[in-house]
Amino acid sequence: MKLAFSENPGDARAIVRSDFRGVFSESHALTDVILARPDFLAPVPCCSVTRESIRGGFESDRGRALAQHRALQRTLETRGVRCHVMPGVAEAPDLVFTRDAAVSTPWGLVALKPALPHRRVELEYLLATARALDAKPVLRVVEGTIEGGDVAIIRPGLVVIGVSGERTDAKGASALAGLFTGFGWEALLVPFDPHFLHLDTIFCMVDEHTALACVDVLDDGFADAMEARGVRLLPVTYKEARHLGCNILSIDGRTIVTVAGQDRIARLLADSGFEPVPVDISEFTACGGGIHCLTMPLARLFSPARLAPSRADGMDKIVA
Ligand SMILES: NC(=[NH2+])NCCC[C@H](N)C(=O)O
Repeated sequence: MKLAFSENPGDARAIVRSDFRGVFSESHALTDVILARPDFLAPVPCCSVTRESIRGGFESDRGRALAQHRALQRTLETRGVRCHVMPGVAEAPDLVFTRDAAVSTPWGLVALKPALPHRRVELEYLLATARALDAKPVLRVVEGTIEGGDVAIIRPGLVVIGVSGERTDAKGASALAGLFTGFGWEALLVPFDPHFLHLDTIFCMVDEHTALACVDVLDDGFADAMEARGVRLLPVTYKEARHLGCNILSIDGRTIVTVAGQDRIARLLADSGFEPVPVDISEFTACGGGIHCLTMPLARLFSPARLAPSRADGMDKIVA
């Protein structure tokens, strides 16, 4: 059995830095985010959306990708979010989708275990960036596979992990779930078809009680479980989800960065009391990722309740 922390209960407290707040939900006020410059962005035929783009003759335009990425950065910065931008890496054409290699939790940064080789190499670059920001990874998933696009921290006490069996499998999902349940949280594992790549293409939190959701393709049991926990689902169509319309970033539970061109979704959000801020990211949606995938929240504001020590199967403690 692999433990997250040693048997010594003091350990868990020791690795939680008092000045590092981490991320307790998808929608508390975002203060710090990691982005990766699209210096080497290229369409890799490893997901359905990118394969369709390639079939249609799509090729990345580096100049346009850089300009769109800078505009996304400006959008965040003008709303008070500190953007930590890492340079691109030639061997990692999907590195711009910083969401996937690691996840910030209430207990610090957790290194995930991407399924594909060209995505797994991203991990060390992302962790090096985080370490330089003094956000040292505290745990690493060592069993199965798991990618950050499948992790949704709904609110303190409730996490959802998507399990398509391809990017995130049952072992990887249980390893991460164990971290949360060890602290007394509820962790729901939601199965979905690998066609959709990551859960965040069909389900994304807007605030603690509202999500955009492609209900037609989501597991019925999951939709019911969300409603039962007081999460209202704003319906997104399959076509909208395929163009990454569901894949948004909640800056603070009110201001929501959305994909430009998804006008119905922007209206739906506005009618529900949110402020949509559309950004043109066509170079990235063609490569299978949207706003949520392009952003890796390092810290969001929240006053944590007292943290208790825990352990989790399938994870190793990282000695930074
Ligand atoms: N969190 C996400 N949905 N990330 C999208 C990643 C897209 C990337 N082309 C891949 O297939 O891995």
